[in-house]
Amino acid sequence: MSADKDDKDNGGKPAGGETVFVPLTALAAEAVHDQVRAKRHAARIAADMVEAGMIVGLGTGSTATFMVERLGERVRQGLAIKAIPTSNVIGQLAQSLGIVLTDFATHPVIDVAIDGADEVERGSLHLIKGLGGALLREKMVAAAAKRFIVIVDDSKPVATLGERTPVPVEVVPFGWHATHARLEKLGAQRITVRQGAGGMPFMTDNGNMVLDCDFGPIKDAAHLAGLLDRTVGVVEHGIFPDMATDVVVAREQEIEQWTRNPEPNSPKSRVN
Ligand SMILES: O=C(CO)[C@H](O)[C@H](O)COP(=O)(O)O
Repeated sequence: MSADKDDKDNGGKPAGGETVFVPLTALAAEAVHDQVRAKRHAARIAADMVEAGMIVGLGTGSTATFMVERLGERVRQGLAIKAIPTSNVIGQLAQSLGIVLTDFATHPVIDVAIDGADEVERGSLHLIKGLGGALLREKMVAAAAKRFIVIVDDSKPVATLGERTPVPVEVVPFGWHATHARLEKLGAQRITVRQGAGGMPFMTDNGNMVLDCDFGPIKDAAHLAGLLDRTVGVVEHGIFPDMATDVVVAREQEIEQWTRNPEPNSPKSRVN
Protein backbone atom coordinates (compact mmCIF):
# COMPACT_ATOMS: atom_id res chain seq x y z
CA MET A 1 0.00 0.00 0.00
CA SER A 2 1.40 3.46 -0.81
CA ALA A 3 0.77 6.79 0.90
CA ASP A 4 -1.11 9.29 -1.33
CA LYS A 5 -1.35 13.06 -0.73
CA ASP A 6 -4.30 12.80 1.67
CA ASP A 7 -2.44 10.21 3.70
CA LYS A 8 0.55 12.55 4.11
CA ASP A 9 -1.70 15.40 5.25
CA ASN A 10 -3.05 13.06 7.87
CA GLY A 11 0.23 12.12 9.52
CA GLY A 12 0.74 9.11 7.27
CA LYS A 13 -2.65 7.63 8.15
CA PRO A 14 -5.44 7.30 5.58
CA ALA A 15 -8.78 8.88 6.43
CA GLY A 16 -10.11 5.50 7.57
CA GLY A 17 -7.44 5.24 10.29
CA GLU A 18 -5.72 2.27 8.69
CA THR A 19 -1.90 2.14 9.15
CA VAL A 20 0.08 3.03 6.06
CA PHE A 21 3.45 1.45 5.46
CA VAL A 22 5.72 4.19 4.19
CA PRO A 23 8.67 2.97 2.12
CA LEU A 24 11.73 2.82 4.39
CA THR A 25 14.31 3.34 1.68
CA ALA A 26 15.48 6.76 2.90
CA LEU A 27 15.62 5.67 6.54
CA ALA A 28 17.41 2.46 5.67
CA ALA A 29 19.93 4.37 3.58
CA GLU A 30 20.56 6.72 6.51
CA ALA A 31 21.14 3.76 8.84
CA VAL A 32 23.58 2.19 6.41
CA HIS A 33 25.35 5.53 6.10
CA ASP A 34 25.67 5.76 9.90
CA GLN A 35 27.00 2.21 10.03
CA VAL A 36 29.62 2.96 7.38
CA ARG A 37 30.70 6.08 9.30
CA ALA A 38 30.96 4.05 12.50
CA LYS A 39 33.05 1.37 10.79
CA ARG A 40 35.34 4.01 9.34
CA HIS A 41 35.66 5.64 12.77
CA ALA A 42 36.63 2.38 14.53
CA ALA A 43 39.02 1.56 11.70
CA ARG A 44 40.80 4.89 11.95
CA ILE A 45 41.24 4.65 15.72
CA ALA A 46 42.84 1.22 15.42
CA ALA A 47 45.01 2.14 12.42
CA ASP A 48 46.31 5.12 14.37
CA MET A 49 47.48 2.78 17.17
CA VAL A 50 50.02 1.23 14.79
CA GLU A 51 53.59 2.37 15.42
CA ALA A 52 56.65 2.59 13.20
CA GLY A 53 58.53 -0.67 12.73
CA MET A 54 55.56 -2.89 13.60
CA ILE A 55 54.55 -6.08 11.83
CA VAL A 56 50.81 -5.69 11.33
CA GLY A 57 48.16 -8.34 10.61
CA LEU A 58 45.57 -6.99 8.19
CA GLY A 59 42.03 -8.32 8.59
CA THR A 60 39.41 -8.78 5.92
CA GLY A 61 35.96 -7.22 5.43
CA SER A 62 34.54 -3.73 5.00
CA THR A 63 35.77 -2.39 8.38
CA ALA A 64 39.23 -3.87 7.88
CA THR A 65 39.31 -2.32 4.40
CA PHE A 66 38.81 1.15 5.95
CA MET A 67 41.64 0.34 8.36
CA VAL A 68 43.99 -0.69 5.53
CA GLU A 69 43.10 2.49 3.63
CA ARG A 70 43.98 4.58 6.68
CA LEU A 71 47.26 2.67 7.13
CA GLY A 72 47.99 3.36 3.46
CA GLU A 73 47.57 7.08 4.15
CA ARG A 74 49.95 6.84 7.09
CA VAL A 75 52.49 4.90 5.02
CA ARG A 76 52.35 7.64 2.37
CA GLN A 77 53.12 10.08 5.21
CA GLY A 78 56.23 8.05 6.13
CA LEU A 79 55.11 5.30 8.52
CA ALA A 80 57.39 2.26 8.03
CA ILE A 81 55.56 -1.03 8.69
CA LYS A 82 55.30 -4.48 7.19
CA ALA A 83 52.06 -6.40 7.00
CA ILE A 84 50.67 -9.91 6.70
CA PRO A 85 47.25 -9.91 5.01
CA THR A 86 44.45 -12.35 5.84
CA SER A 87 43.13 -12.64 2.28
CA ASN A 88 44.28 -12.21 -1.29
CA VAL A 89 41.97 -9.23 -1.78
CA ILE A 90 43.35 -7.37 1.23
CA GLY A 91 46.91 -8.21 0.20
CA GLN A 92 46.28 -6.69 -3.22
CA LEU A 93 44.70 -3.59 -1.68
CA ALA A 94 47.59 -3.16 0.76
CA GLN A 95 50.18 -3.43 -2.00
CA SER A 96 48.29 -0.97 -4.16
CA LEU A 97 48.50 1.50 -1.24
CA GLY A 98 52.26 1.04 -0.85
CA ILE A 99 52.13 -1.18 2.26
CA VAL A 100 55.02 -3.67 2.22
CA LEU A 101 53.91 -7.25 2.72
CA THR A 102 55.84 -9.91 4.60
CA ASP A 103 55.14 -13.52 5.66
CA PHE A 104 55.26 -15.93 8.57
CA ALA A 105 58.59 -17.40 7.45
CA THR A 106 60.25 -14.01 7.97
CA HIS A 107 58.04 -12.78 10.82
CA PRO A 108 56.41 -15.58 12.84
CA VAL A 109 55.31 -13.06 15.49
CA ILE A 110 52.97 -10.19 14.60
CA ASP A 111 52.97 -7.06 16.77
CA VAL A 112 49.34 -6.18 16.21
CA ALA A 113 46.51 -7.68 14.16
CA ILE A 114 43.47 -5.54 13.38
CA ASP A 115 40.28 -7.08 12.06
CA GLY A 116 36.49 -6.79 12.04
CA ALA A 117 34.04 -9.31 13.49
CA ASP A 118 30.49 -10.50 12.93
CA GLU A 119 29.61 -10.78 16.62
CA VAL A 120 31.42 -9.75 19.80
CA GLU A 121 30.14 -11.19 23.07
CA ARG A 122 29.98 -8.47 25.70
CA GLY A 123 32.09 -9.31 28.75
CA SER A 124 33.98 -12.32 27.40
CA LEU A 125 35.06 -10.67 24.12
CA HIS A 126 34.58 -14.03 22.33
CA LEU A 127 33.99 -13.48 18.62
CA ILE A 128 32.25 -14.96 15.64
CA LYS A 129 34.14 -14.18 12.45
CA GLY A 130 34.17 -15.40 8.88
CA LEU A 131 31.07 -14.07 7.16
CA GLY A 132 33.64 -12.63 4.73
CA GLY A 133 35.08 -16.10 4.22
CA ALA A 134 38.63 -15.39 5.43
CA LEU A 135 38.35 -17.06 8.84
CA LEU A 136 41.28 -19.50 8.54
CA ARG A 137 43.92 -16.89 7.73
CA GLU A 138 42.25 -14.43 10.10
CA LYS A 139 42.59 -16.90 12.96
CA MET A 140 46.20 -17.75 12.06
CA VAL A 141 47.13 -14.08 12.00
CA ALA A 142 45.25 -13.33 15.24
CA ALA A 143 46.88 -16.32 16.95
CA ALA A 144 50.34 -15.04 15.99
CA ALA A 145 49.65 -11.50 17.21
CA LYS A 146 50.78 -10.05 20.54
CA ARG A 147 47.77 -7.76 20.38
CA PHE A 148 44.53 -8.42 18.47
CA ILE A 149 42.36 -5.33 18.04
CA VAL A 150 38.80 -5.94 16.82
CA ILE A 151 36.99 -3.06 15.14
CA VAL A 152 33.20 -3.04 14.89
CA ASP A 153 30.19 -0.79 14.61
CA ASP A 154 27.61 -1.08 17.34
CA SER A 155 25.48 -3.64 15.48
CA LYS A 156 28.06 -6.32 16.35
CA PRO A 157 28.09 -6.63 20.19
CA VAL A 158 25.72 -9.31 21.54
CA ALA A 159 24.86 -10.72 24.94
CA THR A 160 25.42 -14.31 23.79
CA LEU A 161 27.45 -15.44 20.82
CA GLY A 162 25.34 -17.01 18.06
CA GLU A 163 22.33 -14.81 18.79
CA ARG A 164 22.22 -13.42 15.29
CA THR A 165 25.02 -14.98 13.30
CA PRO A 166 25.69 -18.55 12.19
CA VAL A 167 29.15 -19.96 12.82
CA PRO A 168 31.06 -20.13 9.52
CA VAL A 169 32.89 -23.44 9.27
CA GLU A 170 35.56 -23.95 6.61
CA VAL A 171 35.51 -27.57 5.39
CA VAL A 172 37.49 -29.61 2.91
CA PRO A 173 35.39 -30.15 -0.25
CA PHE A 174 36.29 -33.88 -0.22
CA GLY A 175 33.56 -35.70 1.67
CA TRP A 176 31.84 -32.52 2.80
CA HIS A 177 28.47 -34.30 3.12
CA ALA A 178 30.00 -36.44 5.88
CA THR A 179 31.37 -33.32 7.59
CA HIS A 180 27.92 -31.74 7.27
CA ALA A 181 26.41 -34.75 9.08
CA ARG A 182 29.02 -34.46 11.86
CA LEU A 183 28.18 -30.79 12.33
CA GLU A 184 24.47 -31.65 12.62
CA LYS A 185 25.36 -34.17 15.34
CA LEU A 186 27.21 -31.38 17.20
CA GLY A 187 23.91 -29.47 17.36
CA ALA A 188 23.84 -27.23 14.29
CA GLN A 189 20.13 -26.60 13.76
CA ARG A 190 20.47 -25.31 10.22
CA ILE A 191 23.44 -25.57 7.90
CA THR A 192 23.74 -23.54 4.72
CA VAL A 193 26.34 -24.15 2.05
CA ARG A 194 27.85 -20.69 1.38
CA GLN A 195 27.14 -19.74 -2.23
CA GLY A 196 29.61 -18.05 -4.55
CA ALA A 197 29.30 -16.69 -8.07
CA GLY A 198 27.24 -18.48 -10.72
CA GLY A 199 25.36 -20.69 -8.27
CA MET A 200 28.55 -22.55 -7.34
CA PRO A 201 29.65 -23.09 -3.73
CA PHE A 202 31.82 -20.26 -2.40
CA MET A 203 35.51 -21.21 -2.31
CA THR A 204 37.91 -19.70 0.21
CA ASP A 205 41.39 -18.48 -0.69
CA ASN A 206 42.51 -21.93 0.53
CA GLY A 207 40.27 -23.83 -1.91
CA ASN A 208 37.78 -24.93 0.74
CA MET A 209 34.00 -24.61 1.19
CA VAL A 210 32.18 -22.78 3.97
CA LEU A 211 29.19 -24.25 5.82
CA ASP A 212 27.30 -21.60 7.80
CA CYS A 213 26.10 -23.44 10.92
CA ASP A 214 23.31 -22.00 13.03
CA PHE A 215 23.81 -23.30 16.58
CA GLY A 216 21.46 -20.71 18.12
CA PRO A 217 22.76 -18.85 21.19
CA ILE A 218 26.01 -20.53 22.27
CA LYS A 219 26.21 -20.95 26.05
CA ASP A 220 29.80 -22.19 26.14
CA ALA A 221 31.75 -20.87 23.16
CA ALA A 222 35.08 -22.42 24.23
CA HIS A 223 33.44 -25.84 24.55
CA LEU A 224 31.81 -25.66 21.10
CA ALA A 225 35.07 -24.36 19.63
CA GLY A 226 36.86 -27.40 21.08
CA LEU A 227 34.29 -29.77 19.56
CA LEU A 228 34.61 -28.10 16.16
CA ASP A 229 38.43 -28.24 16.43
CA ARG A 230 38.15 -32.02 16.78
CA THR A 231 35.66 -32.56 13.92
CA VAL A 232 37.12 -34.49 11.00
CA GLY A 233 36.80 -32.57 7.72
CA VAL A 234 36.70 -29.18 9.45
CA VAL A 235 39.68 -27.01 8.55
CA GLU A 236 38.75 -24.08 10.81
CA HIS A 237 35.71 -22.39 12.30
CA GLY A 238 34.65 -18.85 13.07
CA ILE A 239 34.51 -19.02 16.88
CA PHE A 240 37.44 -17.00 18.23
CA PRO A 241 37.32 -17.57 21.99
CA ASP A 242 39.66 -15.54 24.22
CA MET A 243 41.60 -14.11 21.29
CA ALA A 244 40.67 -10.43 21.14
CA THR A 245 42.81 -8.27 23.42
CA ASP A 246 40.96 -5.06 22.52
CA VAL A 247 37.62 -4.25 20.93
CA VAL A 248 36.80 -0.82 19.49
CA VAL A 249 33.05 -0.33 19.15
CA ALA A 250 32.00 2.75 17.22
CA ARG A 251 28.78 4.66 16.99
CA GLU A 252 28.68 7.77 14.87
CA GLN A 253 30.14 10.04 17.56
CA GLU A 254 30.99 7.77 20.43
CA ILE A 255 33.68 5.15 20.82
CA GLU A 256 33.81 2.38 23.40
CA GLN A 257 37.03 0.47 23.96
CA TRP A 258 36.96 -2.87 25.70
CA THR A 259 40.30 -4.24 26.81
CA ARG A 260 41.08 -7.70 28.13
CA ASN A 261 44.21 -6.48 29.96
CA PRO A 262 45.14 -5.25 32.50
CA GLU A 263 41.60 -5.50 33.85
CA PRO A 264 39.97 -8.33 31.90
CA ASN A 265 36.72 -7.43 30.13
CA SER A 266 36.32 -4.04 31.69
CA PRO A 267 34.60 -1.63 29.32
CA LYS A 268 36.36 1.74 29.16
CA SER A 269 34.25 4.42 27.58
CA ARG A 270 35.34 7.67 26.07
CA VAL A 271 33.75 10.11 23.69
CA ASN A 272 35.70 11.38 20.71
O1 LIG B 1 35.37 -12.13 9.56
C1 LIG B 1 35.37 -11.38 8.63
C2 LIG B 1 35.76 -11.79 7.26
O2 LIG B 1 36.03 -13.18 7.19
C3 LIG B 1 35.01 -9.95 8.82
O3 LIG B 1 35.89 -9.39 9.72
C4 LIG B 1 33.62 -9.87 9.34
O4 LIG B 1 32.77 -10.53 8.43
C5 LIG B 1 33.16 -8.41 9.52
O5 LIG B 1 33.01 -7.80 8.29
P1 LIG B 1 32.58 -6.29 8.14
O6 LIG B 1 33.68 -5.46 8.68
O7 LIG B 1 32.42 -6.13 6.64
O8 LIG B 1 31.28 -6.09 8.88
